[in-house]
Amino acid sequence: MTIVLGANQYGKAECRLVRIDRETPRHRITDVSVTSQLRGDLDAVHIEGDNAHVVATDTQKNTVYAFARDGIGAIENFALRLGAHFTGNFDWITGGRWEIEQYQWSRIANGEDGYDHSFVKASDEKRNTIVTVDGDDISIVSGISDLVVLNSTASEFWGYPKDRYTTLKETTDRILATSVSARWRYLTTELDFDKTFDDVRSIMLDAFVSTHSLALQQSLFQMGKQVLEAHPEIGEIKFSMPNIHHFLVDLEPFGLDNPGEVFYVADRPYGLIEATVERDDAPDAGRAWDTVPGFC
Ligand SMILES: O=c1[nH]c(=O)c2[nH]c(=O)[nH]c2[nH]1
Repeated sequence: MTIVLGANQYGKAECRLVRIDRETPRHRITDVSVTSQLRGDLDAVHIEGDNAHVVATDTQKNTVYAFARDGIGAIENFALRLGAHFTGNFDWITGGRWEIEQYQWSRIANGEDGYDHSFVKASDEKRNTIVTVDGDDISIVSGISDLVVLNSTASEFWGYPKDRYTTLKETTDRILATSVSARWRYLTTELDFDKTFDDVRSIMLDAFVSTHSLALQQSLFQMGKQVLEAHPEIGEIKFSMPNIHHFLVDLEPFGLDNPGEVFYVADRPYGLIEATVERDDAPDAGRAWDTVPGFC
């Protein structure tokens, strides 16, 4: 029996970086966390401690900051630039993984347009991407997380099997709330990623609003279906959506009715609904999803 080295990658995780575009007095802010990881002929360092092929994680971090000097643009394009740089400049680096999470800022309100150089953290919502390079193969999986939405009606849940452990009452009017995490795989590297992201987000929101929901699963599927129908450049989309339960408070002990007005929000446990919505003729995903945690 011989012990051999298996899959490996290494790099600098979570290089937090804020860039201000200040060509005009109306500044723009880009706030990201970038993780760079390289793959290739790296046996010698693992087996013998020979660092000849090790592009230091410190160098990777510096490259991220230096590249930001030329602008960031869409996070997908920034990740693609980093990938091309490392695989193009070091023969033995044959691939890697570049993950970027972007935090949202909006302008502090001032009339219609907001202030030029003053910002407020918009929400916990994040945009993200993972670009994976393997030789000539490039995959881009982008997404959104912590998009918290709520319908205060137009949601029902009934018709489920009952057994001796079932206590849940059927309902034809409940609150439906969730925190959407979604990731989708692009079938091309040539795209206006900012515009596409905005559109995917808005389609998901529209579908959540317009689906009279008999189950969170049904809302999820509609969100994915409508994204894929509008965007042929997306192969599949995966969702992870907790059901943020809102339970009606029993006000009877106080001699009060509660016609769907006062709720307590349960922290945990929570239902967790996950699914992939895909087109049946999408090109094979290969290893695109291998290092995307938290989705089925
Ligand atoms: O939308 C829902 N889907 C379920 O699978 C489920 N299960 C449950 O108890 N409540 C709900 N709600």
